[in-house]
Amino acid sequence: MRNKQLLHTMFYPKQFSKKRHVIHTLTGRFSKFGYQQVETPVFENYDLYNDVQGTVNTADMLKLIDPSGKVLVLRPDATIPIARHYTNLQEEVATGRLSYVLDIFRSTTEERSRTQAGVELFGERTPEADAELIALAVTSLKELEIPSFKIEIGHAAFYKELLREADLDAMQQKELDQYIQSKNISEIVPFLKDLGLEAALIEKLRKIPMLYGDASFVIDEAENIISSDKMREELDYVSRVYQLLQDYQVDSYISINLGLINHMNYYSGIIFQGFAEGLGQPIMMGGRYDYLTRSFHQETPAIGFAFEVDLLVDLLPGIFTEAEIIQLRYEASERQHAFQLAELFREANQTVIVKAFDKKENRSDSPEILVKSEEIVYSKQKEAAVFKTNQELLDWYFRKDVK
Ligand SMILES: N[C@@H](Cc1c[nH]c[nH+]1)C(=O)O
Repeated sequence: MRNKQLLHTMFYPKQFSKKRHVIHTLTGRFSKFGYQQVETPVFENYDLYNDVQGTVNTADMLKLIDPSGKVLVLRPDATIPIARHYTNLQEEVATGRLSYVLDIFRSTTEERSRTQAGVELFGERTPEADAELIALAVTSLKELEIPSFKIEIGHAAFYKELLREADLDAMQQKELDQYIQSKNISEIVPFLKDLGLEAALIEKLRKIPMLYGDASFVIDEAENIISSDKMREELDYVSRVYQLLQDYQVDSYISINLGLINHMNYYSGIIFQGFAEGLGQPIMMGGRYDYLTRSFHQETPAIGFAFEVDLLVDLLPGIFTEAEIIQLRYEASERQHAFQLAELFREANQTVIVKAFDKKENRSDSPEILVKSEEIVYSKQKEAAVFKTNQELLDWYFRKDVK
């Protein structure tokens, strides 16, 4: 319910200053891990998304037509255009690490646009790369002081591998995904029985939603349903990533969820999502997508994630204390003097609003400076001080450490 108001609340300066803080903290952290920020166009050719396998549902994209009749879409995803640009510009990005803060447009969300802050790492297919990203996500949320959060790690191919044995059509698979995602165990068995699947396979699929929780428990339990070398490899991979996360000392934030499903089907390996207490939808989602760049005639392994910035803003505790605003007023003859004094304060990183003097009393909590021809008067609530020169006032103001 509160998410409905997001777009409107961002209109309030106090709320927006939280958003700026979230973006500043995230971009700072991304850059400390070596990720370089980029931007992609808001308008993309519809074909880019239509041709790429495993993307946002085309029905969910916001489309428009340019004067030449070409169909464009408002950027419905950041990973796809960044992957495409990366394939052309690799030499420019020796580290393979890119980050972004971009608005994403999809008709599935109430407000139609939301801000994502994310990273993409190209060119590495190792558990170390996966753990680096997950550790980056955890430390970002810690730095933001998001009160209570968890990262769930799954594998896009583990359950899909079992599904291959079931040979379901797209509709059936979608229905099963929903049961698994909502952990609706009571529906799964009758549904699979109706489809005529073998009892042993039903038994394995039924267990998928329960493969959730503490890493050692889930990995032990998952051993029982492994039915191919591929599943074994995938489970070992998850376990290896988890061990690395222990060395990053972020494992207390991690749960394993082998029933985790992401509807963005470009994922090919580890997938993960972040959840905050009391919020049903993920605040972060990501995963490994080693084959997406095939659509751009290359094969570069890659992994990335994106935070939902507006949700994070909503989760931040308290209201931010804004920088104090100095109200600087002047008598008519002192206009030039006042503009000059305001600039001196601004050069010292203070916020100043300048206005001609009027007789109204200063009722706000913010300080007021009145520039008169013979003196400069500083006042704040009950406090007042008088100065002869700009320098005297500045020396006093900064020594006083008004902040
Ligand atoms: N683009 C994905 C998140 C992601 C970034 N990188 C990899 N995955 C999303 O919007 O859900």
